[in-house]
Amino acid sequence: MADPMPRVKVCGTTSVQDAVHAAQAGADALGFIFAPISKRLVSPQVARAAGLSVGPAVARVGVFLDQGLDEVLRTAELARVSAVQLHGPLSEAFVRAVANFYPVLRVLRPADLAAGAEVWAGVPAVTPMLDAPQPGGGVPLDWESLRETFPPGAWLAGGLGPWNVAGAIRVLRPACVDAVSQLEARPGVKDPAKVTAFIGAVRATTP
Ligand SMILES: O=C(O)c1ccccc1N[C@@H]1O[C@H](COP(=O)(O)O)[C@@H](O)[C@H]1O
Repeated sequence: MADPMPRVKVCGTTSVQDAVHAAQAGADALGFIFAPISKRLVSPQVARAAGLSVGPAVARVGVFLDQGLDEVLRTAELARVSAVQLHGPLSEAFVRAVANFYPVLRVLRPADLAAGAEVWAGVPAVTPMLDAPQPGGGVPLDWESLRETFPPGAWLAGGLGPWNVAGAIRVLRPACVDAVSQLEARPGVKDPAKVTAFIGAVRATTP
């Protein structure tokens, strides 16, 4: 059977306006970054307003980097996200604790796969996502080198944009593609034409 079309996550959303445009362009998920170091940091209140403005068909993902359990759960609740994305060197116990409350995207790097990290096969509440070593850095991965180790059903991020996403889909067949840097006019502000082009490029690609 043919692979289904990958879904699309537009990450780093910081306003109602950008959320509404991404949803109208066909995004399946929006990402809201709550890591204090991020240039796309958004408050839970703005994330909640943006997420509620797009209706129930669009997933709302809260993104965290090496933050404590209380902070993750409290922020996720305030922002009314529907899933949580976890970056950083976290224990399996921590990931499972968050997964008791929200579907989790557990971010792995190529080095984690090479080292035999847990890829959460058979754990429905946790989906692996592959990203570059520097999250939000806009640097693409070497997809060819990951053909053998990319987990089935995983999501893919790392330097994706309208110009290269078709290649990534054809090589790795991810369940969802996710982008930030290549879709911005400046950090934290989307370029609507790039968002539209990104989603269009995904829809035009046969896996
Ligand atoms: O973008 C950020 O600033 C960020 C900060 C902390 C954790 C994650 C962050 N972004 C994530 O990076 C990937 C893809 O980024 P890019 O397309 O390579 O720029 C995506 O999963 C974001 O959620």
